[in-house]
Amino acid sequence: MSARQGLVIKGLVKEYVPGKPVLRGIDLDLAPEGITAIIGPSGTGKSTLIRCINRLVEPTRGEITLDGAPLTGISGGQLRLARRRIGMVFQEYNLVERLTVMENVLSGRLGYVPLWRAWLRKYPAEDIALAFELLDAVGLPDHATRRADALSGGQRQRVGIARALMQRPALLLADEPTSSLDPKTAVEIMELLARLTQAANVPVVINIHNVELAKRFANRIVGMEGGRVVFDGPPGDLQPHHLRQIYGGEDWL
Ligand SMILES: Nc1ncnc2c1ncn2[C@@H]1O[C@H](COP(=O)(O)OP(=O)(O)OP(=O)(O)O)[C@@H](O)[C@H]1O
Repeated sequence: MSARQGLVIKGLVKEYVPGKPVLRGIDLDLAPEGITAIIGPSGTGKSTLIRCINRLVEPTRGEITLDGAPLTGISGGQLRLARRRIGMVFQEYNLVERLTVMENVLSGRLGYVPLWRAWLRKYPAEDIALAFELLDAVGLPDHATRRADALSGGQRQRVGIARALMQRPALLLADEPTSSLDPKTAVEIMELLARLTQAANVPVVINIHNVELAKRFANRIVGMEGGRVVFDGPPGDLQPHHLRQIYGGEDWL
C-alpha cells in the first residue's frame, strides 16, 4: 500500500456489553500530519476510540486503516507488525520502574529487535544512537542511567514520549498524556510532543480533557458526546455552543 494516507476510521462501533454501544458509529479521516485532539466528557468513549486504533480494545464493528493498511481484521504476526508502527503515550507513563531511562527508551524497539537481543540487552548500535538522540531531544541527556522510579512525573512523560518515538511510528496515540501533570509541566509536555512529532512528521491523535490545551496545540478538534462525533473542525471553529453540546449545561463556561 502506498504510504501516508493517514488514519481512516469507518463505522466504528464498540460494545463492551452486547447491545450497549460505547462508540456508536465513528467515521474519521485523519491526515498523515498534525495533531488531532479528541475532547468530550468523561465516559464518552475517548479512550475506547484511541484503544480501538491500536487494538488494545477489540472493535465490535467497523474498519480502521493506517496509510491504507488494515488495523482491524488482522491478528497474530500481522497485528504485531501493524502495532509497532503505532506509538502510544499513556497518562500514567507506563514505564518499567526498576529499569533505567535508557532501557525504557530502548524498549520502544522491542517490536523490531529479536527477543534474544532484547534479553541480552544487545540493541543494535543505531538504536542506541537514536535513543541518546531522543533523550537529548526530550531534555534528559544526563538521565540515561537513572532508574525510572527516580524521575518526576514530567520527566517520566518525557521518557514516555522518547520511547514512543523510538518506534519510528507512522502514528502516535496519546491517552490523556498531561492529566497527571501540573499545568506548567502539562504545557511543556504538549510543546515537546508538538515539536518532536512535527519534526519527525508523525501524526498524533490525543485524547485530552483540557480544552484550552487542545485548542492551543491541535490542528483539528474532534468533539465526542454519547459515543458519537458531534464536532469536527479546526480549533478556531469551536464555539461555546459546541462546548455546551459536547459537555452539556453552561454554568462551567
Ligand atoms: N473494559 C471495559 N469493560 C466494560 N466497560 C468499559 C471498559 N472500558 C470502558 N468501559 C466503559 O465504556 C465507557 C467509555 O469509557 P472510556 O474510558 O472510553 O471513556 P472516556 O471518554 O475516555 O472517559 P474518561 O475521560 O473518563 O477517561 C464508560 O462507560 C466505561 O465505563
